[in-house]
Amino acid sequence: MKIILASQSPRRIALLEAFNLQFEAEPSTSEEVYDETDDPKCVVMSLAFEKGYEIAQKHPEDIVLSFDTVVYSDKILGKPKDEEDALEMLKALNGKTHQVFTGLSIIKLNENIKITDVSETCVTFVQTDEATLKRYVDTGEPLDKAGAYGIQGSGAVLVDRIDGDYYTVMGLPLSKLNDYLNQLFNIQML
Ligand SMILES: Cc1cn([C@H]2C[C@H](O)[C@@H](COP(=O)(O)OP(=O)(O)OP(=O)(O)O)O2)c(=O)[nH]c1=O
Repeated sequence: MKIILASQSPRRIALLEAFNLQFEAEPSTSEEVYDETDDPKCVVMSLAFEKGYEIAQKHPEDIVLSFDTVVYSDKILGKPKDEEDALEMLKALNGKTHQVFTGLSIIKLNENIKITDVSETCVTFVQTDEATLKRYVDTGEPLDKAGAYGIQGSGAVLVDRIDGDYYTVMGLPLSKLNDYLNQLFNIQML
């Protein structure tokens, strides 16, 4: 029995590598289709499940972990399409509080284990000027991240405070994952 992380995200891989868990990463090819007005909790749970289920069908005896993250501020903000879109997202978040939702899925098909859950963290941005947001977009960091920022990178400068799990914002709720691995398989990350 192996643990498979159904992800191509270098951040998720690096986060899990810090723990006492042997795993392999195998990205899913499932398309992330949703409407920006959909319920964000449902979206991240179903996208996380779809990513994991695709990989689990190929590896029914293994534990497959998968995640999906969106930012929510009146509507769902996924990864920006381009730099202009990134700037629009950052302007919408500027000086306000938004929510970050990360869906988590744990599947082991041969035991009919199919768990999906969601973790939510509120993030409050400082108020800054458009020139600063543009310079941040020019770093390239926002382009592959939901909501067009990375709290773990230079995007940290935009964050005034958070309420909830930091790792949910980064895209992998570590303590929730540890709880499930513990309960379901008696696996401890520490
Ligand atoms: C808000 C925020 C998002 N993100 C990232 C986490 C996710 O990688 C990304 C949201 O995209 P996702 O679609 O959740 O994941 P992904 O496509 O990068 O990887 P996977 O193969 O697992 O599907 O945004 C940060 O790294 N930091 C942050 O502060």
